[in-house]
Amino acid sequence: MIEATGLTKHYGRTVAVDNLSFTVGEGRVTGFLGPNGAGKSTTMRMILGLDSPTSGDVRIDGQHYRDLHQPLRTVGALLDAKWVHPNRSARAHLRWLAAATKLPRSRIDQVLDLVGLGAVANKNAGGFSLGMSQRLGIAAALLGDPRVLLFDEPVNGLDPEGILWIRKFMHQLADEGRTVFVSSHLLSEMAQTAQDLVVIGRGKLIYQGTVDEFIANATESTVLVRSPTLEKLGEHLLAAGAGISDDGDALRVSGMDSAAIGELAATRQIVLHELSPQVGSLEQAFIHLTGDTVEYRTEEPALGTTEEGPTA
Ligand SMILES: Nc1ncnc2c1ncn2[C@@H]1O[C@H](COP(=O)(O)OP(=O)(O)OP(=O)(O)O)[C@@H](O)[C@H]1O
Repeated sequence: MIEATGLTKHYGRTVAVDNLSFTVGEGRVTGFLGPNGAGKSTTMRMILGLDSPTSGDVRIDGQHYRDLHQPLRTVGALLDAKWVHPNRSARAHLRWLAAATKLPRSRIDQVLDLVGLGAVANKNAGGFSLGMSQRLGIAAALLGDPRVLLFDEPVNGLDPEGILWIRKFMHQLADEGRTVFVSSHLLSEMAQTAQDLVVIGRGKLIYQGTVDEFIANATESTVLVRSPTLEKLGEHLLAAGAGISDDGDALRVSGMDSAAIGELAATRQIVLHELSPQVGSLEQAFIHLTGDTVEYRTEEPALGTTEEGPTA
């Protein structure tokens, strides 16, 4: 379990993380979502003791990272997949890491097999594709068989096969009862990978809860209906108190679920060609909730001005 309480980080005048409190539970994949610059990496670095908070606190299984006796046995992390000596083989990289962190060598072949790198264990990691490097990074994170795992943007730049593999692997880790915390700005990916979400914008917490609730709260659920007698159906729906809007050759209905619409159509003997609930996407939900917190727009100063004022 990861618990952040009032976590705050200032870099000079930049408030990277702003009074952030959240909990990441065991046995679930929790997505850490926010636009570029929202403060995800800074938060992850503070969890791992690589950066110290300006104020507030973050604990892993009740302890600060710095107080963990053998940190890699408690928490594993993939922050930068390319952090490997290019002339070292995958096995040699893990051997070096195991020796440096006093973890048993016997675990090396186990983790290489777990991530599917057994066959290329003696090849130089410098020649690895991004997908293979990610796998090696995950193998390193798993070396200490930790209960808590952190992944920073693990699917960035991966092909669909690599993305699918990471997604399944994370589910497997969570099913084993581990805490899996994974950051991403890829909203559609998180919708398929995570069960829970911690959503931040400009360093502040925007949402913590399930993916399903996030979408349901932030977007209006509608039902798309097609019928050869659309006008007649529309009149009955309005009379029954539903909201309708024209969607080309279909109607978008709000305020009534698909069961009620189907029943209404049946009692009026109206033929339906389509009746499909439209669940809002994470993208819609995110934009709706973070509309004014998005920081990734380029903000260029007006010509001839600086922060201090007009230039000479
Ligand atoms: N070492 C640093 N010194 C100064 N400012 C920093 C430093 N690290 C991060 N920041 C600033 O803190 C804010 C949050 O950055 P951070 O990298 O944590 O965001 P992020 O959500 O991980 O973004 P991305 O998805 O782009 O990696 C940004 O405004 C960034 O410029």
